[in-house]
Amino acid sequence: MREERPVIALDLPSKEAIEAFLAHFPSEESLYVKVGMEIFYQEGPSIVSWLISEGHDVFLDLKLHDIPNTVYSAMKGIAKLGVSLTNVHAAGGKEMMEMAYKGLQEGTPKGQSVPKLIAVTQLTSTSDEQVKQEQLISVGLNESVRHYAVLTQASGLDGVVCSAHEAKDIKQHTSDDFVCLTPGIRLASNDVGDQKRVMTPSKARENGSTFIVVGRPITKAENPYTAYLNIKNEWNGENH
Ligand SMILES: O=C(O)c1cc(=O)[nH]c(=O)n1[C@@H]1O[C@H](COP(=O)(O)O)[C@@H](O)[C@H]1O
Repeated sequence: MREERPVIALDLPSKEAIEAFLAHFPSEESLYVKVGMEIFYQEGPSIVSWLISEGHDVFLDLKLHDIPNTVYSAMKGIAKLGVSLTNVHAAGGKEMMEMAYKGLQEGTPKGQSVPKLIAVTQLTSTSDEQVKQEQLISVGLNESVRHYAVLTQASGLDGVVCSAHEAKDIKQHTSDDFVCLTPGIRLASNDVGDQKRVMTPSKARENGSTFIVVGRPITKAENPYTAYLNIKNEWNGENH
């Protein structure tokens, strides 16, 4: 099912910076936020419990990619944090993804729901040229993304991280309820930055994205709440 709230990437350097950022939002507004490497490696797991206690849903984006046993043990720990969604790299392979899922299931405390688990296919900062020249994947980006998506589904995970450009094709090769979480979202007026495969919220919706992830267009905006609402409205087809 499509998540109506854009997931806000809290790529900020400290808890204080996040507090200052969230002060722009009405206090009763429950957000879907992403805790990524930048803030997690500064503040540790307490940042996750604090955001949850403030009434927000958390996507913990640590993109695990290691040997199956290490990822299994790490996921057992992540399962205790109460996050709604977390991820691994599909390039870690089927056995690693299966062990990640097993770790999450075994680690989730009784009575709590198991977080959704998704796998990164090809990062949205990667181009077709890089896939061919740097990763030596001669079939190119689209086929590589599709292959990783099918492998992810075969490993029992809930979905993938991809760009909105690939979401429609992925759903055709997996299933309608397979999660496609798509970062690299920009309004037509926004800077692209280091992203290569970008799309607007309305096009992402048309293409079948389940979640959109947005960082700098909101965190660096003069008025973050207005920026958030503009993106949210476009994503929900409310101003088109
Ligand atoms: O897993 C992710 O969230 C992710 C995967 C991907 O392929 N591309 C990608 O940009 N992301 C994350 O999505 C966010 C995008 O941020 P902005 O480019 O500032 O909107 C960052 O926090 C990235 O770490």
